[in-house]
Amino acid sequence: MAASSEWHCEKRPLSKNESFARENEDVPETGCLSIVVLGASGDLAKKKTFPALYNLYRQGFLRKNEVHIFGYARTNITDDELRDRLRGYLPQGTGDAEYVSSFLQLIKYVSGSYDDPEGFQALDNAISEHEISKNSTEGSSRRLFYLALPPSVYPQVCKMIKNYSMNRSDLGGWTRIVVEKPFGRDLASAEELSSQIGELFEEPQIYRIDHYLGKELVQNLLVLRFANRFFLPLWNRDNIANIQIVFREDFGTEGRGGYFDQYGIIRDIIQNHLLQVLCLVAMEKPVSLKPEHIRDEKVKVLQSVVPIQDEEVVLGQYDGYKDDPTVPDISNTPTFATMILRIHNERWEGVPFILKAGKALNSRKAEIRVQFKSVPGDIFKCEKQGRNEFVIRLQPSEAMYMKLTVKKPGLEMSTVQSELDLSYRQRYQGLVIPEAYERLILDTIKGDQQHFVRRDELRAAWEIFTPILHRIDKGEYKSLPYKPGSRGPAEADELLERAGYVQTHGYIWIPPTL
Ligand SMILES: NC(=O)C1=CN([C@@H]2O[C@H](COP(=O)(O)OP(=O)(O)OC[C@H]3O[C@@H](n4cnc5c(N)ncnc54)[C@H](OP(=O)(O)O)[C@@H]3O)[C@@H](O)[C@H]2O)C=CC1
Ligand SMILES: O=C1O[C@H](COP(=O)(O)O)[C@@H](O)[C@H](O)[C@H]1O
Repeated sequence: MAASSEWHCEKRPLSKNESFARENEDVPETGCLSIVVLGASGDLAKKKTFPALYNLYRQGFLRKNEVHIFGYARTNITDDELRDRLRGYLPQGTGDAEYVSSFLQLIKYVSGSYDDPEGFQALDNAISEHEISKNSTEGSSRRLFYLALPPSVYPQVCKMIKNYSMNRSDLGGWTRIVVEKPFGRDLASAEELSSQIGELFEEPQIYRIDHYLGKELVQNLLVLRFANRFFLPLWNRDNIANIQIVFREDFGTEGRGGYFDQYGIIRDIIQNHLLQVLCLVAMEKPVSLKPEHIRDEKVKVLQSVVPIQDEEVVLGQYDGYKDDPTVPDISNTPTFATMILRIHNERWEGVPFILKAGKALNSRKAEIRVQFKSVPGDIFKCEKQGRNEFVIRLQPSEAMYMKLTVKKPGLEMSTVQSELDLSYRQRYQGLVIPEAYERLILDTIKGDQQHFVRRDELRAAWEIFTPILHRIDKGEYKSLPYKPGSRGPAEADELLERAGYVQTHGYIWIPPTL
């Protein structure tokens, strides 16, 4: 084979024909763009929102002559103090310094409370000033409000935006709001929140963000499934034995114990991130790539999930979780859960979808593991070696690999487990994979809701988990203790086995190094 550079991804912009973007994406909007980060003093804002905005700026998606960024929060700080706080979270690489400085100059800070008209009027004045300074005509002003805030203040903030800070143009500009998870604690609270916000904004203005939908390999799922003939005939109950969707973190709640204890791992990870991934793995082919067609199919999958069975749930809490002073001593909040979802439809009847999420485990990893059924008529007597698996590694080190049985190289006729491996870092050398938030914020600017959660989707998601969450809240389920740095409670592995997962012994996929 020729030099490995032949395999490198050629870096060049996509032409219009190569991009399968939807029709309206071809006409980029222009005009004044004001991005307002509410809760600008907070954790998410500094770690994710502003760095994502910086990356978009650095790549030319936010243009200096059009965009202005506003931070809003109660904390009394100046523009420069906010800029100084953010600087440390922005890239420090070669060539970044100049961009970082000019990016920070685009940021203005407005201080005010979340229920006070005065603050939002001041914000409106600041935005209008910017719009005038950019000579924006009335019809070309775009206002994006990113709520990096606790959900408890969403209704009042939305009311303030609606009353005092909206784009007042009826000639074409827009106002959009981005809301973070957790969107509610259960079905009733989520519905109430949806109604409150729904009275103020139309659904096309509301972007319920789930950052897992912005991850590269999550975005690849529909392409993989529906653009490859390989998978079409195999992706069903006839061939697939079980599917795992796994999230592991090798650290605990780390200073977020107060927040986490009110929610727990099911509300924090499973009800949103893992369930969104499940939708993309299990849904039928949409009529087209239009956001509503895709979201229609996701809703159908969610509505086909049957009630979760008691014996198909294992909860855990890591030892030491309650040492956090913000966590009550009697907390039973799960920091780990394995639960099986079953989809009652023609494609998936009988196939367990095993959702597993845990904090303070032995590794940091998120993956989808599709295990195929054993081959009937095992003439090679290789069944015990393991089953075919197709694994999609979402993070770290994005990859997908197909675990398969091959002849062991050599004179002997025996079999061995191996893999077909597409490791992104190796295959697409030098290509920087965008951060999930970067991609999703860009979508909000373009007005593309494909990767955002629609109201009926959210309702269907809460319908699945609310009964069990209420029972956990009442203490009817016990969280089993597990050691930090372990695989979680042993009972979770037993459940996996009962669900029909066959572990391959003696085989470990090792990500290739360059
Ligand atoms: N942090 C993360 O990694 C992630 C966070 N999220 C979600 O993003 C949102 C923001 O998260 P995060 O930044 O961590 O939250 P923070 O606790 O850091 O809160 C953000 C800001 O909101 C204000 N605030 C905090 N508590 C209250 C309150 N009770 N009433 C009014 N204002 C308050 C504070 O600003 P000030 O006092 O200056 O007004 C604070 O700086 C949440 O919905 C969270 O669930 C989602 C995914 C990951
Ligand atoms: O939403 C959340 O996600 C993070 C994990 O995000 P990742 O992109 O690093 O996988 C998690 O730590 C946090 O508890 C949760 O609120």
